Amino acid sequence: MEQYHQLLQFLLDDGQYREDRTGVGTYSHFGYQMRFNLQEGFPLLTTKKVHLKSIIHELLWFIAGDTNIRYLVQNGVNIWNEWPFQKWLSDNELDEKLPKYSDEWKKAKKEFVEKIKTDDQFAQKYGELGPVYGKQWRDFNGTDQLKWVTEEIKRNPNSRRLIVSAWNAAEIEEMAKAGLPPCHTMFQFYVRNGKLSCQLYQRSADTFLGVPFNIASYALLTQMVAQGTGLKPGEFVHTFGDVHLYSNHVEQAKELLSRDIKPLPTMKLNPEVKSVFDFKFDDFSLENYDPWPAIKAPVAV
Ligand SMILES: Nc1nc(=O)c2c([nH]1)NC[C@@H]1CN(c3ccc(C(=O)N[C@@H](CCC(=O)O)C(=O)O)cc3)CN21
Ligand SMILES: O=c1ccn([C@H]2C[C@H](O)[C@@H](COP(=O)(O)O)O2)c(=O)[nH]1
Repeated sequence: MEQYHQLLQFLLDDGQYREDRTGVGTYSHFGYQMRFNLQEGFPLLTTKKVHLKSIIHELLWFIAGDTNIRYLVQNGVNIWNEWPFQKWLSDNELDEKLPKYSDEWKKAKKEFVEKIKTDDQFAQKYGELGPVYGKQWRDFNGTDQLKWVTEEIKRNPNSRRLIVSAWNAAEIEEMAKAGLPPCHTMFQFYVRNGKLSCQLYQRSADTFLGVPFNIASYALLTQMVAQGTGLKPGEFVHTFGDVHLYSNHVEQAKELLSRDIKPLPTMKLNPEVKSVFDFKFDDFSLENYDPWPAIKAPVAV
């Protein structure tokens, strides 16, 4: 994961200070690329513990075409809660009474999440993120892109058109209402010598919190699609638009960089599964992951 350390160091050294939508402020750069050879191990950061369970559940949730946070919170995944919660606050005119990140805000968020978990109707009404990733991957104006691409990889492996796009321009405004317009905007597959590579274009990247998740998630997706198409995983290429370090993550980034990198773990998939659509949580097992402890950092909403 030297590549990730180089990116963090680069943003600390050369990132330009820039105001942003969240009001937190970032050190940012436009245009950057990293490559990971998936034959060398599973690219999960070792210099802080990354919550792989969240990554697996989130990916299964995208693949299922789900866009409601209920499945996630029921499985202990809390990374998407802030956005529907914030929308619920503003729908109920509570957003001024409960300032973001205050103790009362945190308490109300906990209660909100509990209600999503236990109250079906409430979850249907307030747990919905809008037409985000899952919707676009499986039903982009009626097209099941993920199904198409997995079939096309087998039919026509030399194709240069093996693309899935989450950026549905006509629905961006609707996505912005409760969730966020997609950050991992589109990805492309490439087949050579029996190996499947994947490149992601990420328009906006929270380097400390989001990027370790995004790398692992697309590495895993590549492994799953490879298994489903009878190929071996090749490379994951991660291309960025606005790649940034939030100003309140600088100390955490320095702490992470002071740690020695350890050998990469291995991700084993249940070999019985023959389609990307059939994986269950128990089909994944991570071996030899021995990370440094987690480092807490606030998520900018
Ligand atoms: N500002 C921001 N950064 C992001 O990375 C991000 C968003 N917003 N909005 C949408 C999704 C949600 N994602 C998130 C959100 C939170 C964490 C996070 O808090 N991670 C912690 C703990 C995770 C856990 O234990 O479940 C971490 O230490 O990695 C990570 C990714 C990625 N995306
Ligand atoms: O998978 C994800 C999702 C989101 N992010 C980060 C990138 C930005 O910091 C925010 C989104 O804010 P915008 O103003 O819409 O760009 O979330 C990420 O890194 N990875």
